[in-house]
Formats: sequence, C-alpha cells, structure tokens
Amino acid sequence: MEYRKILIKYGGNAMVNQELKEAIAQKIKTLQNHGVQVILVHGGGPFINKSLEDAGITSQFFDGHRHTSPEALSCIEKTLKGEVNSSLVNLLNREGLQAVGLSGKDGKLAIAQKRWHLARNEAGEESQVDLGQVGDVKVVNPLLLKILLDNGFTPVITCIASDEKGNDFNINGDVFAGKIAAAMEVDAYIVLTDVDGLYQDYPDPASILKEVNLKTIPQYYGKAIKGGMIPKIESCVAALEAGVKKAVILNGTQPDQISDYIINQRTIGTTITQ
Ligand SMILES: Nc1ncnc2c1ncn2[C@@H]1O[C@H](COP(=O)(O)OP(=O)(O)O)[C@@H](O)[C@H]1O
Ligand SMILES: CC(=O)N[C@@H](CCC(=O)OP(=O)(O)O)C(=O)O
Repeated sequence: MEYRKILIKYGGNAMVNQELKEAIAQKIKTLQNHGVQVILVHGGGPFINKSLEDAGITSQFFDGHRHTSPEALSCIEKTLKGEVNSSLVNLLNREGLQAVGLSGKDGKLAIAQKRWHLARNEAGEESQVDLGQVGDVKVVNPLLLKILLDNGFTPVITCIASDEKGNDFNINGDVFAGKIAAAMEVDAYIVLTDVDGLYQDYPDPASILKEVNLKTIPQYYGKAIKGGMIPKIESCVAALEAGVKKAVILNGTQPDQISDYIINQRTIGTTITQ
C-alpha cells in the first residue's frame, strides 16, 4: 500500500538517548523525502518521572494512566513542552525538516474533557476512579495540522490539552495520538515503544503476536494487555474503528523498523487488524 500521510506516536520509553532520538529524526526526514507526510505525537513518561521525583511529587498509575494532581500537572506540562517537545523539534530541524512544536492547546487543535476511568479488579468488578487532572480527547480540529502538512511543516504534538473552559489536562500519549490519527484520516498509525510489539507472554519476545484482530482483543485484557499496553491497544482500536487503515506497534529503539515497515513494507511488530 502507498502511504501518503502517517502518524507516529513516539513513546518516552523509546527515547533512550540522544543518538536514538537523532536516528528517529533521520527516519522521519527519509519518509518525507519519499513523499510521506508525518505527524509526530509524543509522550515522555520517564522524563516526567524524573521531573516529578526532583520536585518531590509522587504519582501512581491506573491501567497506564498517571493520576495527576494540579501540582503534578504543572510539572508535567513544563517537562513535555519545555524539555521533550523542544528537543524533538530541534533534532528534526537539524535534519532539515521544518518542525512545529504544539500541544492540544495550540489553535485549539484538541479539546479535552475530564476522564472518568473505569477500573476492573481481578474479580471482574468495575469501579470509577477519579484520576484528577487526567483528560480524554473530546474533539480534534484538524485544520491547523492540515495547513502545516500542506505547507511542508512537520507537526510535533505533545499530549496536553484544555477543555472549553480552559482547564488543563494531562492525557495519556497513546490515547491522544489515536484520536489525532483518526481525525487526520492517516493511512497508518504507528506506535513506537521499547518492545517489538505485544507479547503473548511478556517479557518473552519470542511470544510476539504478529497480528491481533479487533474482535479477539477483549480476550487479551488482563493477560497480555497490561499496564502501558492498555492505552496503546485501546488507541489502535479507536483509530481503526474511526477508519484508519493500519495500526501497528513497532520498536522505537530500532529506528530501521520505521523505514522497513513504511518504505520496504516488511511485516514486523504487532499489527492490529480490522
Ligand atoms: N504483553 C506485553 N507485551 C509487551 N510489552 C508489555 C506487555 N505488557 C506490558 N508491557 C509493557 O508496556 C511497556 C510499553 O508501554 P509504556 O511503558 O507506556 O511505553 P511508552 O513510553 O512507549 O508509551 C513495555 O515496555 C512493557 O514493559
Ligand atoms: C495521563 C497520563 O498517563 N499521561 C502521561 C503523559 C505522557 C505519556 O503518555 O508518555 P509515554 O507516551 O512515554 O507513555 C504521563 O503522565 O505519563
């Protein structure tokens, strides 16, 4: 298949060092040279962990979502924008791209709403968890991103957004990326993390599931799909259900996987199929 427009979600766990981030930036430039428009959405979990620790703020995860107090949110926003986003924009610009750093707030490209998280215990009982200032994406306004892409700019977007009243929210990077991928009607949604894909028996890499069908996903929750994999898979499902043709989880610590998948069309990673 021909890829004209793709969204890459770059997870913080795959931003291991500067060389690796540079290699990812080079791959994005290669894709652009091949006529592929790229939207880059990023998180930065390990960088946030460090900033919160330095500030003496503790945080806890529920099914891959970080409970976020107002005090933590301020620290998270500074880290994602001032540290992670700014560094990625810089690396892409150095490769010769024209990168534009954004969050959901810019041009109101994503409007958030508070997330009421539904947690399930081992007995299968559901309860609502208040995650504080954690949001979901309510609406995406694609115009700004279209204008940027059509004029040769590379949007680099981090997962902070406000609701209509201007309240700020921390949104899981995968959840945020899946919604943008859907609204931008990309040809492929690529999730870069620090493992080769979804493993049936984590952490055994030999147990990688090469293909998982939307219909069979529910049987993996609580088994293969745990922790950080929950929002990743959920975001792939959301993107596919909204019409995105391909969703795949690749290993961002092996940057060649990006060109292998998009340019050489090799079957790698875990593909979530319709
Ligand atoms: N079945 C599984 N297969 C692969 N990874 C898994 C699985 N279950 C949980 N994980 C964890 O999910 C992590 C990736 O999610 P996350 O930590 O949120 O990364 P990122 O920063 O890329 O978003 C992996 O590093 C791994 O520890
Ligand atoms: C609500 C929530 O969990 N927000 C995430 C945002 C960053 C993120 O998702 O980073 P990765 O893509 O590296 O995992 C957090 O605070 O860690």
